[in-house]
Amino acid sequence: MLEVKQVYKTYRKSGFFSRKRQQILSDVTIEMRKGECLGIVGESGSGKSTLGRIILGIEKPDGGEVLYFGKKVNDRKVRLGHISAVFQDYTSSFNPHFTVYEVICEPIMLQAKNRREDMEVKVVDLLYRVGLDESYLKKYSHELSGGEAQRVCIARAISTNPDFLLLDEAVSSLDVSVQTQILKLLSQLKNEMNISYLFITHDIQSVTYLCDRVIFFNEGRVVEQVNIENLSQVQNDYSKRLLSAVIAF
Ligand SMILES: Nc1ncnc2c1ncn2[C@@H]1O[C@H](COP(=O)(O)OP(=O)(O)OP(=O)(O)O)[C@@H](O)[C@H]1O
Repeated sequence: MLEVKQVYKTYRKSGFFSRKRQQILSDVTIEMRKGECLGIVGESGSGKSTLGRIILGIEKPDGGEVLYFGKKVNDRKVRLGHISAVFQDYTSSFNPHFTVYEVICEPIMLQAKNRREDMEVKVVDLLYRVGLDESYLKKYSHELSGGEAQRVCIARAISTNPDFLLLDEAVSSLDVSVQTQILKLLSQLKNEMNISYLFITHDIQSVTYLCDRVIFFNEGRVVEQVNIENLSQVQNDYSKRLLSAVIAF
């Protein structure tokens, strides 16, 4: 379904006159099957979000390509309605002047022009799917808790019935108990809607909860990949260090 092929990315080093470039991603190759939940775990600064933005077609790689069902993700038509994302920073993920209703129906409007009454039914259905109800329709982002705001972001992300959802640190800034609720919700939606997840995080615990397979990512490179049931068999020292929070080697 998703193929990341030999992707390279550099950014210009900080400093206004700097011509030097910092290598962020090197030779990243990843394949993902339909229906799979793939975790990408790595330390802060390892390039996970950069890879996420390239997979979403928001940024271009310097080399290599990303294909979705064989077509380049740079083409908006390939992404529209099929690929969605939820990011860590739910407060800036939606316009503070928009109500929850407007936030959720924006992607649907881009895809098809539904009638307003059809739209309201659809948005209420989406709210129920993520554990909220119609009392949220007219609320603004500042009237929501972190967990509620992230539920609204998830409702928006699934509103176009995507086949693929990229979750970039989607639970990381929530309290532990709210994290568990959102992980449960994601797991439930994945089964109900048969969505494939690419779950980017630094938190190995949430990966073990949600993912079928994990890729360990260090300094912009894939260092190891393993099925979730074989986590205790990782070979790489970096992977072992990240796993030490959940497994004693
Ligand atoms: N637009 C940009 N311009 C220049 N440098 C950037 C840009 N975006 C990211 N970087 C740099 O690229 C490196 C990787 O950042 P990235 O956000 O991809 O890592 P990450 O693994 O997702 O980290 P975190 O979990 O902390 O978000 C960092 O050194 C960062 O400063």
